[in-house]
Amino acid sequence: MLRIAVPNKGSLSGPAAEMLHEAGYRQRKEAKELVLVDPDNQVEFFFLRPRDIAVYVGSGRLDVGITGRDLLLDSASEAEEVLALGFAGSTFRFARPVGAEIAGVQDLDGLRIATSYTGLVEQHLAEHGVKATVTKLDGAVETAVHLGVADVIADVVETGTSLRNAGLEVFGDPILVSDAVVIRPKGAGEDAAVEQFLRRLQGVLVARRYVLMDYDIRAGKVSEAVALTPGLESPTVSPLHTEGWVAVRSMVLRKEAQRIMDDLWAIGARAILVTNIHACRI
Ligand SMILES: Nc1ncnc2c1ncn2[C@@H]1O[C@H](COP(=O)(O)OP(=O)(O)OP(=O)(O)O)[C@@H](O)[C@H]1O
Ligand SMILES: O=P(O)(O)OC[C@H]1O[C@H](OP(=O)(O)OP(=O)(O)O)[C@H](O)[C@@H]1O
Ligand SMILES: [Mg+2]
Repeated sequence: MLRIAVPNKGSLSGPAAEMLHEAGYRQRKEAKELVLVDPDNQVEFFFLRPRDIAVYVGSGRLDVGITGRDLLLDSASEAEEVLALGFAGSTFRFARPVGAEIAGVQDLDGLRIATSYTGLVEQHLAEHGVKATVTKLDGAVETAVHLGVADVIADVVETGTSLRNAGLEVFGDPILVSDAVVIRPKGAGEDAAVEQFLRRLQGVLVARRYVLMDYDIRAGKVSEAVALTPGLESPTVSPLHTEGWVAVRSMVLRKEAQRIMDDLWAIGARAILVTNIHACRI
């Protein structure tokens, strides 16, 4: 049975459960369940703290896990990213008191930095040859500057609201761009059950990004139309009962669907229909 680590709390937990549900897996009914067996799909889910997931998977005790890229790299565990999942996106950045004269990582020599991600920060400082004092805090890191525990912080930034509320602003380049990822033990060999799990999640990613577009067009305009809707591989073109017309079916990016419909209409396509993809294997 495939053993999968899933975040039990925080920003990753809700979207991860939603994605697994869309991929056809059973999900827990209440937040206190720590282990859930899904016999129909031959998988066992372990609900763990997001920060611990890289440790469990890196140790090889669990086959695969969902966590944040920032948490994975912070842990320096023996796990590696195998698929990005496109949710829980954020950046990991330095922040200073508004207006402070600290322009980039090179200005941090001798300063005090508070963070929950000491692994990430120490590695970044070492890469830039900077020596600073890094203090680990569990959360609410923004307050550390106000209370005089640190000169700057390094933290997850999503909307920037927490920084603004604390009178802080980002500086320098982002240390990392993160989102939710699937991880496996480093160097783990081919495994049919893992491949199937990844194919299911990839199916959800495609079903979220793409829609199916159908339309009718005069045969003489097919090349022009197909250039607008090339599909992932090649669109399906079928003859219509009405002489000289064909029906085309193609996958298009959801975010481009409205513009493509306008362009198709302009070259004479009619009966343009867009439908959601419920599930797929590409
Ligand atoms: N607004 C956000 N705040 C914190 N983490 C976020 C945010 N958006 C995405 N993430 C990601 O979620 C992961 C952190 O999850 P974690 O559960 O440790 O913290 P959390 O979501 O802040 O929850 P909590 O603080 O309630 O424990 C990281 O991968 C981080 O990049
Ligand atoms: O840019 P924003 O949209 O404001 O989001 C980022 C903030 O959210 C998280 O804090 P959280 O609320 O999880 O509290 P914590 O620091 O105690 O974990 C994170 O640590 C940042 O502080
Ligand atoms: Mg948090």
